[in-house]
Amino acid sequence: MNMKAVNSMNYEEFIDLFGNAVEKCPLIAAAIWSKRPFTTVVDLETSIFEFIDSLPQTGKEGILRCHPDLAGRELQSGTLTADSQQEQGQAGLTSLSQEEQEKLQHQNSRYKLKFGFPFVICARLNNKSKILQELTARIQNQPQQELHNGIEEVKKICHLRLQNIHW
Ligand SMILES: NC(=O)N[C@H]1NC(=O)NC1=O
Repeated sequence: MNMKAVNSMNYEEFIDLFGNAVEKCPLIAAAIWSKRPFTTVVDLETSIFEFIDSLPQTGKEGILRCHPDLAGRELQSGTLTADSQQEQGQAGLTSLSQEEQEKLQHQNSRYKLKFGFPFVICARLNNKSKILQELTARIQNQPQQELHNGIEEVKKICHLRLQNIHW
């Protein structure tokens, strides 16, 4: 990535490029624009992660709540973001059997009911059976642990999205 070009962007351009580095949270790109200049992509990524870590619990929960369910309503209706569509496709979630889909949706609902935010996992680093396995295991955790786990997955998703940006 050409950091000189990134550093000379106005905030509109910057938000256009990095606004979905964290799913449906352009506020994060808008906030860290103030941290320019960035020396490397890793430096930019560090600013994003520090911003996320600085949020109160409600803010972190809010970030998780901006994520679509895996194999959920938005996937069925074709309204996922391009990033999420690609990630869910790579994990095999766009070609589930009826039974697999029902199982995932059932567990997703149970998870949301227990924690008040959706189950988030970096789909590109997993496949459909691993995702279901993790969901079944993580549903047993305490809320604080799951908030932490979800946010760590958001960071992995963000890392891969930043690697994927070319313009
Ligand atoms: N719920 C959830 O994990 N969603 C996300 N995971 C991922 O890799 N892309 C997403 O949109």
